[in-house]
Amino acid sequence: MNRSTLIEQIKEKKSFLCVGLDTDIRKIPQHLLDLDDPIFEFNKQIIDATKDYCVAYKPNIAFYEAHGPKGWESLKKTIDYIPSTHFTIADAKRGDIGNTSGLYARAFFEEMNFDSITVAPYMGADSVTPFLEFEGKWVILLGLTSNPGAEDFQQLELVNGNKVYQEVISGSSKWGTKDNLMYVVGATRAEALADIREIIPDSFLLIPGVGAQGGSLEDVIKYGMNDDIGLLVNSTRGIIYADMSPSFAESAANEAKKIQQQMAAFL
Ligand SMILES: O=C(O)c1cc(=O)[nH]c(=O)n1[C@@H]1O[C@H](COP(=O)(O)O)[C@@H](O)[C@H]1O
Repeated sequence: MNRSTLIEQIKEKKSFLCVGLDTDIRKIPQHLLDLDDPIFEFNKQIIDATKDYCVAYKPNIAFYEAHGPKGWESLKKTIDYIPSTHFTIADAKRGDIGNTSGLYARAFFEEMNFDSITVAPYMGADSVTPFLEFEGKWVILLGLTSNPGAEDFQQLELVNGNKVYQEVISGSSKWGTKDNLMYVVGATRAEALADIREIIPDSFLLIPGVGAQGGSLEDVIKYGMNDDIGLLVNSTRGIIYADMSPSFAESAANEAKKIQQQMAAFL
């Protein structure tokens, strides 16, 4: 999906919500476990219930890989089921030497047909650019992450006065364009968003960490929104595990709708 279609979808749905599909077999309602593919059945019901309130879905690949070939099958069925109106993110956090990155890109963009993939920047330009060679596909580069470990390296100050994450964002922004490169910034780091917007005013940002991790949607909007909206805000556990009863999908829809209504007030 290209940038203008994504923006159109956001304006039409009055939402920039991304629903995470971190589907954990140990957490899904018991009655689904008797079905042939419980993970896919759960995702299908979540997608049906939430698709009017969100513009993107982000399966975290770990939750599928953990089940071996069957998990990959559940993932493929899920990605094929997501309506083409919705932006898809393979949350795989990949990145390796160039020829290997190229094969990761083929796996997620051609074999699985995702619109985008999360990529770790640590190995530098030649580990990221192979993902940028696919027409109409996106890299979502880890900028400043939501987890406590973001303090360990990302926030360290360099001799030029920049923090590591600022250097990563400004350096990498030359590898792609606002049409094929987005950044992850944790909602728990909203205080850094104004600075980040100075470096990349036009790029889309994927913001995880509202809901279960406690980030504030209001702060994300206040410091992170740009003229094209420029935000995809992800919530996973707060939506998909809102309720473990047989009516889990209805509860997920209610949670997604609540967030969508908060977003609509700013669109
Ligand atoms: O790349 C990500 O999506 C990501 C980056 C980050 O900094 N923090 C983060 O939580 N995530 C992912 O976003 C999702 C957050 O899930 P919830 O905390 O349940 O909303 C998980 O799939 C995480 O792997």
